Amino acid sequence: MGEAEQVDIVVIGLGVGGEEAAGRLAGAGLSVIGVEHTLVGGECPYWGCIPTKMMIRAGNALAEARRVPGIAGASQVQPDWAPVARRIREEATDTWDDKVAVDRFTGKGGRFVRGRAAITGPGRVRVGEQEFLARRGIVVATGTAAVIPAIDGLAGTPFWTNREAVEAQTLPATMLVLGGGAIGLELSQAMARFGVDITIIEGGDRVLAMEEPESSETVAAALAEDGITTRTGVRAQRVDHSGDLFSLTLSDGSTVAGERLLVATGRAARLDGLGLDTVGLDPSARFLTTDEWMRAGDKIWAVGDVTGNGAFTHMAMYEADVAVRDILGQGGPPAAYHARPRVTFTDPEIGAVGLTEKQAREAGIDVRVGYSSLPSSSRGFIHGPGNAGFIKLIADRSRGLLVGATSAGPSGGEVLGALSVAVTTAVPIAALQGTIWAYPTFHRAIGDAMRQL
Ligand SMILES: Cc1cc2nc3c(=O)[nH]c(=O)nc-3n(C[C@H](O)[C@H](O)[C@H](O)COP(=O)(O)OP(=O)(O)OC[C@H]3O[C@@H](n4cnc5c(N)ncnc54)[C@H](O)[C@@H]3O)c2cc1C
Ligand SMILES: NC(=O)c1ccc[n+]([C@@H]2O[C@H](COP(=O)([O-])OP(=O)(O)OC[C@H]3O[C@@H](n4cnc5c(N)ncnc54)[C@H](O)[C@@H]3O)[C@@H](O)[C@H]2O)c1
Repeated sequence: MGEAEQVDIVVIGLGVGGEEAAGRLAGAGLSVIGVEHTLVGGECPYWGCIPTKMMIRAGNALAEARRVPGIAGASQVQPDWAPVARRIREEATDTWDDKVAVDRFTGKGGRFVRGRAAITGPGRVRVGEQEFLARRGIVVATGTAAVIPAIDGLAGTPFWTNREAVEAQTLPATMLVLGGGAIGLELSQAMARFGVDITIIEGGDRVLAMEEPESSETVAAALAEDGITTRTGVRAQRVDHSGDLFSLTLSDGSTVAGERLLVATGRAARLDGLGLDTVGLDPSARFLTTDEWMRAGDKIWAVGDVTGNGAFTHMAMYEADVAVRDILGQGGPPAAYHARPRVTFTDPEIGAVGLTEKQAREAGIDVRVGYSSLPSSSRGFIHGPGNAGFIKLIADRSRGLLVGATSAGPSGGEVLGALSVAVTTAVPIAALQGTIWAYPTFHRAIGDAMRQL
């Protein structure tokens, strides 16, 4: 190996967070090496947010068409996965080709290196035979990968993760889904609407367990309406695969079978083989923890899923912005996590920001809860079929502020916008109560819940 080439910054992993950081730093005139071993853009555009939301858009169109009887006449729908698979190939992923994204980065002045990067010492990064010495430092943005649980018989079977599910050109007749979190629920509902007979196996006692119990109940009811069977409180103990069939033996002794098995049991930071020990960081840690400027160590920043602060594209972009401002010495606010927004794109959508009621109580906050049901609001009543949802507000009574909120319903993720601003910027509840909420909108239900605070 020759002498290390000196540059300003090396960014490891060009997913959402790394691409944003590398592009901005290159655009600011620094010499930036961006390293990516798979596709520039990462999980979100190729196997995550964008293609899965295309599936959901298609599934929701079918569901809306099926709601025509009773409110607008008769309807008949004939689901066909081919247009979905085609859109994913032609519009979302360029059939998993990142040329456009690579050009976007190099167009900003960055230098792209395809390969697997490892840190070899302070400021030093190796990619194959090349070694770089980053004067200003290293940004780690290596994201997360699907966790595959150690279930007897699972390894070696042709199970799916989100990647194979997104790449599917045809759908199975039956599918088993391990895990009732965001990935399991979104993919299950979209595919069920195309006629796939789905059984979700969730080890915990409710689906979408990180959100409010009311959110779990609302989603569980919606899944049941789509014909999905949800088994909670049971775990898979054994997987058998023969012919075209997966068979799972569950912890209660029962068995379930399906043509496909989707594993959606969570995600883990990609830290393996990264050489963290060469810079004094713990290679066995679950995530790369940082300070409020995204600094994980001396001249090392970490952004996105790998930090464990919330595996969402908007969090990766947010953290990339904080790190870039720190590296460029531009100042501005450091990272704050009191108002993390998230939306699970089931129908109804479950939007949430900040703390849940349980989290707020555990934090010792003087909690007051406001709740309103969407079907009993004017807009929910008008909407009719598909109007399930609610607004739940978590207030800190002593400070007179909202510390969390959930907005579930049609466009629940959009309604969340107002609540996100309120929690982020600490709008006094008195001011929120004086707000005029347009009639008859879904977001007017916020006003109804607000009156209980
Ligand atoms: C099915 C699914 C649906 C999702 N839907 C949403 C959604 O609707 N909204 C939302 O906000 N979020 C969603 N997410 C989450 C979102 O995709 C992630 O939060 C986001 O991609 C994180 O960006 P990142 O840059 O941290 O990581 P990633 O996108 O994972 O990118 C990390 C990159 O680093 C590369 N890499 C890793 N190690 C190395 C190495 N040693 N050398 C070189 N390259 C390396 C990887 O190949 C990868 O491209 C979804 C995720 C999944 C799986
Ligand atoms: N709309 C969005 O923004 C969106 C969509 C998809 C994914 N994501 C991101 O990706 C992350 C990962 O999603 P995910 O759904 O894989 O993980 P998750 O952590 O949200 O849910 C995993 C679920 O699997 C269950 N589980 C774990 N092991 C199990 C086992 N052996 N048997 C049965 N159940 C088991 C857990 O109890 C949990 O409920 C999300 O937390 C989110 O940050 C976001």
